[in-house]
Amino acid sequence: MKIKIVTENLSFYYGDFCALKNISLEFLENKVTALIGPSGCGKSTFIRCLNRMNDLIPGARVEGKVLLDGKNIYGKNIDVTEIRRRVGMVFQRPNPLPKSVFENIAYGLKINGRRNKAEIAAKVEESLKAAALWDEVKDKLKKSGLSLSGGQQQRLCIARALAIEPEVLLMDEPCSALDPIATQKIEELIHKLKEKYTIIIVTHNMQQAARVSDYTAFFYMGRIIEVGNTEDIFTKPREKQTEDYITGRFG
Ligand SMILES: Nc1ncnc2c1ncn2[C@@H]1O[C@H](COP(=O)(O)OP(=O)(O)OP(=O)(O)O)[C@@H](O)[C@H]1O
Repeated sequence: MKIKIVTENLSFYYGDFCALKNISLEFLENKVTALIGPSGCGKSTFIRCLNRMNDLIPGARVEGKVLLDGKNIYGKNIDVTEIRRRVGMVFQRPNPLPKSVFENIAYGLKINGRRNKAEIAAKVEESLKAAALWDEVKDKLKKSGLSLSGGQQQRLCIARALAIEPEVLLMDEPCSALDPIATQKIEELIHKLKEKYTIIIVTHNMQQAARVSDYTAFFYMGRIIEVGNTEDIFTKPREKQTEDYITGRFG
């Protein structure tokens, strides 16, 4: 199994506040890793470090390394746009553009330099199929992305992320705004997508972590308390803090 991303002693500061302390974690290719932990423990901050989404925050600072295929994304001569293309992201709330379903996907392709109309149309269809949305929207491609249901909007955002051919997909609580049926669809999709991508998902839902992930990392107050096979973390955690959290005793 190939290691896709590694963080080495990654620390992150918002001004003087240290939000992540010395995080060293490995993420394997074609596996799903769930990040769990109580609110404010640094899960979102962490995944945003993996594609340099935190760069724009004034006063923020990163220490340590994030190696993508062995190369430090915080090193010299790094093209950040290219990093964000390779490491795609899906957010908590579906955030389609106020454009048609078709344009929601085509737009990113055009920004990335695609010009050929037939090629763009084929890529839009392929991405919608990969996000398990094509059958529901193939007759609505000209309708606004905002007219879709919440669950469809989230799959549209996943299709948009897939269209630019990432290698890693970061998902920050992708189901938190969705009902159980839409959530199930996204979970089934995650299962399918891992054949092609490396997936890192933040979730507050323990059942979801247990259902979708191969590995689970437990964060607490900016540190990693424990990481391992998901089954082990949920059935025989080594640390008391992990056990207390997964059994609902705190957080
Ligand atoms: N832009 C920011 N400026 C300053 N502090 C921040 C900023 N964003 C987050 N923080 C702080 O960093 C810590 C980690 O926040 P983060 O959002 O990463 O946690 P989280 O585990 O993802 O939480 P949740 O589960 O509630 O989304 C918190 O104490 C938070 O208040």
